[in-house]
Amino acid sequence: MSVTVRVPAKVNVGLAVGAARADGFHDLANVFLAVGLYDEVTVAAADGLRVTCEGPGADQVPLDRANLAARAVELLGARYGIAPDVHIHIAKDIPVAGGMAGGSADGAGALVACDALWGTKASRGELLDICAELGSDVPFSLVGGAALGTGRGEKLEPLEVGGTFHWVFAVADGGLSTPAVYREFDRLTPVAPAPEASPALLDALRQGDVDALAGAVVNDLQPAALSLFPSLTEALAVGTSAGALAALVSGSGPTTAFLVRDAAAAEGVAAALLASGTCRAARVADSPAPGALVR
Ligand SMILES: C[C@@](CO)(OP(=O)(O)O)[C@H](O)COP(=O)(O)OP(=O)(O)OC[C@H]1O[C@@H](n2ccc(N)nc2=O)[C@H](O)[C@@H]1O
Ligand SMILES: Nc1ncnc2c1ncn2[C@@H]1O[C@H](COP(=O)(O)OP(=O)(O)O)[C@@H](O)[C@H]1O
Repeated sequence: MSVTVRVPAKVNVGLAVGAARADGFHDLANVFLAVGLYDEVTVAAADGLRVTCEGPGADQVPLDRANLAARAVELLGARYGIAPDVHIHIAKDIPVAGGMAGGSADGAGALVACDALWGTKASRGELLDICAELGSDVPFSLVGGAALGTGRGEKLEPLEVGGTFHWVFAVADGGLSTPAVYREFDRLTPVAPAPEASPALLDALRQGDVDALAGAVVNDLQPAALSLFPSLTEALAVGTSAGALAALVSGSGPTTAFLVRDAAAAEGVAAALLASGTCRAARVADSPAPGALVR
């Protein structure tokens, strides 16, 4: 018997970053939006814990206990006294190390998949606790939709979204390390005010108003990502010239995200980005998308 779970990527439509805390993390007001690019995580009983991965960037995904999916299975097993003898297979479609929370998606997916495989029936609260232990973004991968993440991003409050938003994602050649981008943020921002989600942004999401959302998106990590990966500036300019309503770095990058009016506009922006040679791939996706779901 095997269980497969599909889990979405995310874009941060509002990422307000405060000063570094004593534990090294930063307090955030992180407005997450799940987008329809998915990894699929399949688990099946095996002789020991094993991870395999296929798809774009699979060669950069760790197959040992550093993989967030393997760690998720170990944490659930430890809680219920079950040996984590499971083969985890990840079919990757979320860009690796791209600021779209692919590793977090696989952690949340493996957790939901093993809960179903083992019949542990963990409560939503228990699953969210394990997710928070795995990483700041993992709880959001579980719930999907849209949410405001506070604390280090793990404390979630669901947000209402009044329509469908269309996106293009330009996948850069290479990755960025999340800790390195936060370090660069600290260097560039000697005094960071307490982070707050903008009321205009939350209202734009609630109304499903793409023009208002385009005017309200904000990513405090963008200057740091551009400082470490300057060529992203060109991709942002190409997408804007091709008609994107807003262009921003996705989370810690280096994927860039382009908000567009509709599916036809998405095709035009994607074609312009590809033709410009400023990205390795251009992906079109809608939001919001559901969280981790057994297929
Ligand atoms: C920046 C964001 C935006 O959603 O995601 P990505 O764009 O990388 O996907 C997140 O804050 C990334 O969350 P996640 O990737 O889960 O981070 P974690 O594993 O918890 O932490 C990795 C490292 O990032 C830094 N970190 C993370 C979260 C946070 N609130 N403050 C931090 O300073 C710390 O250096 C930490 O050691
Ligand atoms: N299942 C996984 N998929 C991708 N990367 C993973 C996974 N588990 C651990 N990692 C590690 O996490 C790093 C960040 O990857 P990822 O989550 O894709 O990007 P980001 O944090 O930028 O959203 C990778 O470079 C890799 O070393």
